[in-house]
Amino acid sequence: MTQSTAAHDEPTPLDVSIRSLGAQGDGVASLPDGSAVHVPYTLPGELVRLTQDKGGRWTLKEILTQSPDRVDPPCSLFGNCGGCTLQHMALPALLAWKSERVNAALKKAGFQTLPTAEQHQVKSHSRRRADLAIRRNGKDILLGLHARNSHAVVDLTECSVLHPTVVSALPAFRQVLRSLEGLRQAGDLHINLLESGMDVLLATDGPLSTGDRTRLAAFADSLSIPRISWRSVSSNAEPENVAQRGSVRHSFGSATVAPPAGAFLQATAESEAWIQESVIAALPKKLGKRDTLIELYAGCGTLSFPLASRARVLAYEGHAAAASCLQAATGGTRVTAECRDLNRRPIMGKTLNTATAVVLDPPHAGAKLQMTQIAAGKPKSVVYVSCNPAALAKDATVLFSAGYSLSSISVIDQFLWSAEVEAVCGFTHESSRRSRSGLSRSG
Ligand SMILES: C[S@@+](CC[C@H](N)C(=O)[O-])C[C@H]1O[C@@H](n2cnc3c(N)ncnc32)[C@H](O)[C@@H]1O
Repeated sequence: MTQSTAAHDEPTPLDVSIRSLGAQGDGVASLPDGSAVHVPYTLPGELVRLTQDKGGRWTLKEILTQSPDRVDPPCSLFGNCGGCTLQHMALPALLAWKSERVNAALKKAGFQTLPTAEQHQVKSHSRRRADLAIRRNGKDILLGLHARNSHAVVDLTECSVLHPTVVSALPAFRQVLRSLEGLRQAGDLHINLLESGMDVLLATDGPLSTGDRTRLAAFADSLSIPRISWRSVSSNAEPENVAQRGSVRHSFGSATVAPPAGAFLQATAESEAWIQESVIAALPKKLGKRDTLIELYAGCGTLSFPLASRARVLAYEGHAAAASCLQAATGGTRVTAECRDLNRRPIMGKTLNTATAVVLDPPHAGAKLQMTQIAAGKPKSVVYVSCNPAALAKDATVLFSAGYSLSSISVIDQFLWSAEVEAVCGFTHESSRRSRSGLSRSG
């Protein structure tokens, strides 16, 4: 680290080496006083020059020595749009960094010897789920993602992440949104690209007029959109259908489900398949008719129906509409589904103990209450699907303390060029396996 000289009235720049990437993907360096500084858009190993603004904040002025992992960002909106923070990093290096984050979380939990992780990375232009912000801007509509650390909306005139079907529809969306009386200043647009086509959930800051509903129905016809649903931005009520021109469907394993508006969907078709395969690969190899799998946080059945190819599945989901969707598709399958808020009423240890494996795919915050019950019940096998290394570290700590060993790791980079990472981790409890086989021998 060197302090360089500067012109007379310019702030004195500071040259620092980037030592790592932080959890948000920003470069991290040490300041002379030992404190850490986060420098967006830099990479480990780079020597960078910082200047201090009037508020005393260090910002990047110049990259003096570039990392060999630095590449030209593919999107012209990079740096403005808050969606991608790591387009300046080569994809193999990005995947290696994400794998290292998962490994670090598991080590923090106590597991020191880690199995080699399987690694997967989605392709660009493959994301089938979009959460976009809408703003009126004079006569124009801005439709896109928020700028970094800002409420300003960056108009998504191109995107290297989203599926082309979604990107190519955005100009038409802007046009219809411009015409809506119910859109005063701001709203949100959620698009799930399902097998039946784009499933659209619109939220606006005003009520839709009769004319709005007619315009949205005509828009759905013109783009062959099976369903457009609507809700107010300020309400938690279930969305209402404003245009339905066909059935909404999507298949998971051998089942076809009708997802509710705004349903959770894994980010890409490819990553969904890798998650399903990794979960199934992490199950005990031999499963028979008597084996039961308990699945927690099941959503609309992304994992439930593929899991049913191996054993009977008891699936629990807290969102009423998702649970109904799952229940409606269970006929003729080995899945039984129940709507249950697992934060208020976790599945208890003695029930979990009856399962050969517990599969859980909790939301971003993790599964604190459920983990306590898993540790109490000690099912032989636990398969944990994580979208947040910090929550994984906390939840896996409970498994480590309960005597589980770590048998498999799959890292899935399904949110390309962001700091997000998905992982499937298999855990096994040897002593519960021994006690069960002892029981069956004596019985
Ligand atoms: C990461 S998603 C996984 C869904 C599903 N496994 C999939 O792959 O599509 C997490 C799921 O947990 C559900 N969930 C969130 N909080 C919950 C709670 N307190 N009780 C039960 N389910 C909850 C959400 O509705 C969502 O379906």
